[in-house]
Amino acid sequence: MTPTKSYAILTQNNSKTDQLVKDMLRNKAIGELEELQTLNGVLFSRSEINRYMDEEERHDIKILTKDSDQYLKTMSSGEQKKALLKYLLAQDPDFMILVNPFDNLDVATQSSLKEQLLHIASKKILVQLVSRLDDILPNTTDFLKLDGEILHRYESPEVFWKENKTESINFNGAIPAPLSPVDVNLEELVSFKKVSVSFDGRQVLNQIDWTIKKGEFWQLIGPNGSGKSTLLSMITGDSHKGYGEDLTIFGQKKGSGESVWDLKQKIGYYTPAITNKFRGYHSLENMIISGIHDSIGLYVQPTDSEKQLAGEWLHLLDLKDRKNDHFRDLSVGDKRLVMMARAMVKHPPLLILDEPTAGLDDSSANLFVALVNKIAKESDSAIVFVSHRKEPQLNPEQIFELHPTTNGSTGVTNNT
Ligand SMILES: Nc1ncnc2c1ncn2[C@@H]1O[C@H](COP(=O)(O)OP(=O)(O)OP(=O)(O)O)[C@@H](O)[C@H]1O
Repeated sequence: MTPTKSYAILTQNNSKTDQLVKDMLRNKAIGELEELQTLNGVLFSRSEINRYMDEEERHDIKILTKDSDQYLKTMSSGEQKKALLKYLLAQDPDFMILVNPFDNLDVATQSSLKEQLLHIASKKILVQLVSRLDDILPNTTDFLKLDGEILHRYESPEVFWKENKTESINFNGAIPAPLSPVDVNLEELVSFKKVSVSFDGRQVLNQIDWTIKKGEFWQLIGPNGSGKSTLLSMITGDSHKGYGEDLTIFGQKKGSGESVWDLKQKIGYYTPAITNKFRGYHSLENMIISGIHDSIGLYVQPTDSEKQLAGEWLHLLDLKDRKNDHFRDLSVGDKRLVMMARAMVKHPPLLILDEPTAGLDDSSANLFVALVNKIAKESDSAIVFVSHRKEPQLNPEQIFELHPTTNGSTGVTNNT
């Protein structure tokens, strides 16, 4: 065995990644990866973390976090990945499959994980399955691409890099106007004034001051565990934290009897995990119309003007010919564009996008970011785009950054 090999397999939205991972772990013969057939492999991926999280919850035990007081579920993404890596290394595998290992990680955690992986690569074979070119480790020796279920090997790194450059983007027309705009007669949509939050006596957010005004375009960044999800869940009504603090959302003091339903009416929320709720046979047209009604399926006959509006969005995304196709049959990238149209169809006063490009390949991520920029420019919705990754094409007006301290994170506003 030559333990210095490191493979990078570029995946696209049509790639049958799960099947390839299964085949490698079961030592099936794979033409381009013969060397792995007799070796013992483990999997480092988000889906493995989710699997362990489910198991921990179902049996009320700790598997990955035996040495910690915290359950995997309450840990930040970075903490979860560290716990999984430690657990896998203890099994002393011959090779390790890494599926988009840097997704959902902040820049500092990405670079410490990168260093750790490069160290591991001197002793073990790494097989990286990555959808973003930037994530490929510098020690990579063999370059491949997974097109559907076909694994294609490149004769040299140069040919690989040359062939996989991304293209530029065009949309068909302007962002469609809503049928009946959600009216909020307010300049300030959200206002945190010296808001602090603790969990089990440990302070996570420290004296946060943040105001989101009508039509503003924000990026929210901060390292893993700095409290980004905690902040968002207070805005969306998914957390009771913030009661008794000076926190006002759409003109109402948090904890003053505001209705979660009312909040949800005014907020478009998108995170990739939401896509999993739509496993049934929904047409693309119905998916977009269901955004007007905030429902998962469509329970009433859509009106002609609703159909017309859905058609305009699908035209914009170049999916008009597929309006009757099932959402479940779309590529991952197209699914996200449709979900974005669904979140935006009413032009909510506030649109929250939580790590929306995680797991997308470069060209789909660029397309998604271009759509967000276009929405910011052409609508009155305020946008909060949460991401760790520097999206090179994203054009936010302001960045709200969380800085962890021993007393919880403080927040700083930067103009871009
Ligand atoms: N229900 C909870 N119980 C205990 N601790 C919690 C709970 N929810 C969050 N935390 C802790 O609060 C801190 C902030 O978590 P949060 O998920 O808001 O961070 P984040 O910035 O969104 O992280 P990531 O980028 O990794 O998703 C973390 O240390 C986390 O472990």
